[in-house]
Amino acid sequence: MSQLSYARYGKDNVRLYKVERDEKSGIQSVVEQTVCVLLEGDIETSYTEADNSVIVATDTQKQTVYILAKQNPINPPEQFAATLGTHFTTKYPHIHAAHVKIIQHRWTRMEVDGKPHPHSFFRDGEEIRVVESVTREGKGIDIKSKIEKLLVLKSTGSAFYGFHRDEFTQLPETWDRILSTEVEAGWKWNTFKSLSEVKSTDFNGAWKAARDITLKTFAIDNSASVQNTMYKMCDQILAAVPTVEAVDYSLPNKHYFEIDLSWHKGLKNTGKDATVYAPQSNPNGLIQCTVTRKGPKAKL
Ligand SMILES: O=c1[nH]c(=O)c2[nH]c(=O)[nH]c2[nH]1
Repeated sequence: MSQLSYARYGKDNVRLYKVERDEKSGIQSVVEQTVCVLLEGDIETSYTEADNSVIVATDTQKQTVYILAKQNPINPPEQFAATLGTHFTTKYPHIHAAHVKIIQHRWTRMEVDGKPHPHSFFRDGEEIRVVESVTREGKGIDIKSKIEKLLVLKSTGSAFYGFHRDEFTQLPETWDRILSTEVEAGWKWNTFKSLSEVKSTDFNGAWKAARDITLKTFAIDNSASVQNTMYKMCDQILAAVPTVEAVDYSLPNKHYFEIDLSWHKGLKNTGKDATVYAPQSNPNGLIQCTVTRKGPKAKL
């Protein structure tokens, strides 16, 4: 009558904190993550026949996250995700794939009297670093690294004109507008054959390069559109990190509307005179793209 078509299960929202103490210098470093593990394999009978013998309990999965965090580096998060995925797919013969997602939260070292403080940190914004990995038995490790929730704004240096016009079009062209977005950027790595290949990859360097490219391009590009600016970001990340096969961005266009105040004593607040704007919560534009290396033409 019915059949199980797909199943995976695991523990989500495993919160993790690890400190490294350098006894000599007294400098401590901290990492905080939220981990999700989901396992796939020969687990069908647990759903269809109440056979719990095939279930590696989600509590066991959580304990494993803590134990492997104690025994291995958790930074870079890509490496820890692959360490976890490799563990689950090798330890349990009936588990054939492990999906591990890690959100790394920001703890930025404080500066006190102009000097980096040895053990105090602050949350400098809601930006997060995200890793989505799938380890498949005998098939290697797929990893996507991401920047999310990075809020940026430029008060000039952005235009939008020359777009298609018809009887549905009301938007005026503009040669100078505010541009603001919350960056979601991802870069998908070539499939890794093994954990040791993962361990020899500079994920932190790639993350820094992608973040620097995103911020610098946003700032200095004389933007013709969100579409064009984000393509320039993708192109540079592909050039900077040779073992990345695809880069994608998802950028909301967070609109700031001019307010006509001429009704009040002829106040000038439009065009070149605009200084007070109304930030909009919704609706917002949403512009997305994926860019890969040149090859057979991608289907759009
Ligand atoms: O950069 C932009 N891209 C669009 O597709 C678009 N559409 C719109 O109304 N404003 C903008 N801005």
